Amino acid sequence: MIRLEGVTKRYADGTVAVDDLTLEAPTGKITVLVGPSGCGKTTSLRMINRMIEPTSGRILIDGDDTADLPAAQLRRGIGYVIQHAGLFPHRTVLSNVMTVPRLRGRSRAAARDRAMEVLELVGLPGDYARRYPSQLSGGQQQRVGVARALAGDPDVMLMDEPFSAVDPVVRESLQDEFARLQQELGLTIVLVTHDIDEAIKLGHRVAVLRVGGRLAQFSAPDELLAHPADDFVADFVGRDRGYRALSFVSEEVPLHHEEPIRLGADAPGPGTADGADPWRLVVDGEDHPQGWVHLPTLEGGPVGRADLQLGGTLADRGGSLRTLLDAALSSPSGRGVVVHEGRLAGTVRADEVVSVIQRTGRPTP
Ligand SMILES: Nc1ncnc2c1ncn2[C@@H]1O[C@H](COP(=O)(O)OP(=O)(O)OP(=O)(O)O)[C@@H](O)[C@H]1O
Repeated sequence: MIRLEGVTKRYADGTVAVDDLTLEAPTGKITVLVGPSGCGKTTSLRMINRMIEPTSGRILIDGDDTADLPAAQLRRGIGYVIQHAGLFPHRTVLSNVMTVPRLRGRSRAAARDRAMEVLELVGLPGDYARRYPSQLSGGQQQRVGVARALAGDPDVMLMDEPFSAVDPVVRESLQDEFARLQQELGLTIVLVTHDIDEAIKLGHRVAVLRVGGRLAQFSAPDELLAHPADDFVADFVGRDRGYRALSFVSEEVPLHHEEPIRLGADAPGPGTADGADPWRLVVDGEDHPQGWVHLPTLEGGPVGRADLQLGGTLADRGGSLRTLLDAALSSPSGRGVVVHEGRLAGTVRADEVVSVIQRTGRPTP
């Protein structure tokens, strides 16, 4: 656990960047520092590995005061990942990643093995190792940055805006992979971002800072959405927080059994639609949903991909109410498709999800 106790940083020109900050970042979890530009996020992060020395207060890692350790020794146990990855441009990916285990005293061979292992772990196997950073996409460079930090087997990782330099689609998938990796490896992470959605998605605990480096709220993300401490936090968290809070609520919602049509099977005529409902779900040979067909507009013959209407998101059985509601709202038929291990489990309607929300009375924005 990392504990900041009444930590203040006053720069030489008198700027108070962080003001009496107290918080605990639990072991094996992601703690996010979030807030507007200039609120002291980076300063707080860098005080943990003593790239910046606090003016007053203490920082403890697993009970040990970091001020009592030589800074170089402290940093060897702490991985550090920054925006744009901060790779050495004239060294290959492999050489970049090997620097950290080499600094920790591993032999060349052991450092190389470890580097290859972590590159694999972040999804950059084999050939990437020989490339130079300029031969990689922004997202791949960020992965190398994460691999380099992991290669030192750190107890703690500090990450400063690690995903903000990549485009939104790549960012989403990097975040997902990173969340999985963190859980798998049980890493203790402090992550800085100005993006509240990223904070809510990745953080087990989220510290919202206000300009002047004061802590506005320190909570689990669902609590932050449901009970913002004041107007500043409510504003910062955003207007659709009630809807976003549904991400944290999983409730049993009864599923309807759908009789799907198999891709390639003959389309039933319009008259055979169930009641007045013109929509039928199409699955492949293994029950993976493929899309919807609108019976009245089918021309007969086998149902092909060209007949499909896509556009609905899939929800996992047992997933959050937000994913179920989104599946229902985004489906052309009004029925959200629910899957279990990728196979059709049933469908759900938006009004049914909403009644569950009303019945359970959660969340309370
Ligand atoms: N070396 C320095 N000397 C004086 N003031 C500084 C110094 N470094 C940072 N500051 C000031 O301290 C405050 C906090 O800066 P910091 O970089 O920690 O904020 P931040 O929340 O990370 O900002 P951003 O999101 O814009 O990166 C700012 O007002 C900044 O101008």
